[in-house]
Amino acid sequence: MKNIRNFCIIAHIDHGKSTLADRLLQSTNTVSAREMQAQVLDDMDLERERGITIKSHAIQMNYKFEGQEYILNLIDTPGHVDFSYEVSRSIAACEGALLVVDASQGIEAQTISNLFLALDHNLEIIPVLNKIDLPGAMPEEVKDQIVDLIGCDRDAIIPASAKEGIGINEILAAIIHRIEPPKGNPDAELQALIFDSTFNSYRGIEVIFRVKNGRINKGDKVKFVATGKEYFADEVGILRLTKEPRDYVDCGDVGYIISGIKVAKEVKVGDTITHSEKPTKEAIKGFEEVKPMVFAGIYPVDTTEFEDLREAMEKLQLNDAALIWEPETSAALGFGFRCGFLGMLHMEIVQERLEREFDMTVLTTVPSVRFNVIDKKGEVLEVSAPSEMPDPNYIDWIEEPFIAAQIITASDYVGPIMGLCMEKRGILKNQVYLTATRVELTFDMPLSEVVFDFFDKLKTISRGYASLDYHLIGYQESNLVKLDILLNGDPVDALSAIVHRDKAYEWGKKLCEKLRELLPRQQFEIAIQAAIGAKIIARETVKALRKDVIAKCYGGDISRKRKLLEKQKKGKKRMRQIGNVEVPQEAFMAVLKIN
Ligand SMILES: Nc1nc2c(ncn2[C@@H]2O[C@H](COP(=O)(O)OP(=O)(O)OP(=O)(O)O)[C@@H](O)[C@H]2O)c(=O)[nH]1
Repeated sequence: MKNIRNFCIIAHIDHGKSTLADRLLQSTNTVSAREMQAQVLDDMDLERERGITIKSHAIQMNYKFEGQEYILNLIDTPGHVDFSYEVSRSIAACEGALLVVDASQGIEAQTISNLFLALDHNLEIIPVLNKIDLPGAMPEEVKDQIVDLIGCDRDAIIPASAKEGIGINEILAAIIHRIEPPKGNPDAELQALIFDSTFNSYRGIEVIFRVKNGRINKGDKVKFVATGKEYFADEVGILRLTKEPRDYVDCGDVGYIISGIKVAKEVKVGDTITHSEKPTKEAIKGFEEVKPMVFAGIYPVDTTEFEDLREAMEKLQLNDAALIWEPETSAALGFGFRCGFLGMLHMEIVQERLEREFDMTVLTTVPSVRFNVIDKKGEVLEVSAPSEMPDPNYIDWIEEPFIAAQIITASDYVGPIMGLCMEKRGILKNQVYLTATRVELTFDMPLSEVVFDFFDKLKTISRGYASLDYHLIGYQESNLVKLDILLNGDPVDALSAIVHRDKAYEWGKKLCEKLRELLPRQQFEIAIQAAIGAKIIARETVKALRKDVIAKCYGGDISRKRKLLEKQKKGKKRMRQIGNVEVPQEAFMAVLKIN
């Protein structure tokens, strides 16, 4: 065990974690030049295209150093706030962390939040100043920031460029010298921490774990503590670029187990694996059930594809344990599913995977958070869709989830950012100057204001020089109302939203205006109305006119006309007939585009 090192890489998004991981794998000959491709660990297509890490990954490296053989287990973690629970479990599986900071950007919100997670677990921190090759790098200034933040020696910071391969040997030496070997008792009862799982359509779920105490052998009967389920370890082994079966995975090491589990739900990140015969007395601390934060409806564009969509959702759920759903019906959209996601990025990923991997064309409704509605009888009702909102007469009060948002920015942008946060009903809790020009702001804010477009706006007004991290702090009472949208007098349930009363009027007006732009003209007039209960608060009209797409083609080539008509036909497919009004997909997302 003394020659094992378990470490993770933590960083703000895009500071170069995955690139650094690539270099480490190359330097330790874990991947050959032939196998090497950029961001080797991000193996989902989506991860590659977007350049982000969605799932945690683990890989074992062998490294000869000062005449000894070492085993280095690297755990690459996702950087996005939607996946912070996974980060916390990966961190719990390590003794040390490389804290990667971009020399041209400096410390950002996730640098700090992840650092605190690592410090909570008593990890040894190795600060790495990455991207020193960039012309815009400010190594001395960023070093100051790092020293201020973690109180380390200036010399302890390793200057590096993951891209150019600078500083990689120093990093490997620091991993061996500074990070402690794992502690743990090989003779104790088995305790292994699950920090990830992957889905293989032939072999079922592969569970990735770190053995804290004891040893797990092939063929052992094991039990997952949180779910109480028991399995046989059909195969155990270690993770290289591919999985390598072994007879056992020993105390301190990272490995995988395959035991015929078919459903991702049975494997909970943070759970403890132990032996059925000789179980551990206590589970590893820190296990939490992940809770979805954002809810939206997903509907097939073609109503006859409902069963296909159900099948696709079931398959997707097999390898995405965080996704939850249940059937739902909407007067406007027919049969579909109400889904819960970790955040907006997770929602986009699910939608994209449905379209890409399962060839489904789907409509997604306006996302919403989960509200607590307390009725006159004192009963608490969880409401995650406007359609579930009871009649106002029965409601005593409504609570909504609040977050603590931490924003780090250049001091020039403090004014506009404060303005934006106030507009989003934020309350300033703290303001700290990290350096003369960098400020950390902490706000309490309703989650519902953050899920839509807050992050985009923050980026725009700060010209990209602001970063955001947040966590849930609890529920607070708010003055909320349900806002309905009517098209020619018919309410469109999928367009309803739950909004703050003070903003309802403005919201309704803007939404009507946006819908007027988005609804194609038809042969009759369309009235668009926003209403709270029976009270109409805004109205717009779409004038009658059939859009003649070939009007501009006088004479000319017939194939061009045909093309235009084809295009119009395709566009129509994505529309839904609401009463007598056709509504395009964009309209369902109009709420997101307000302003
Ligand atoms: N110039 C320069 N660019 C770098 C360096 N390291 C990484 N990059 C670039 O920075 C971008 C982000 O790098 P990634 O490794 O994907 O960042 P990440 O932290 O893994 O990002 P997430 O997985 O989304 O959290 C990529 O375009 C890299 O090519 C470096 O040392 N120098």
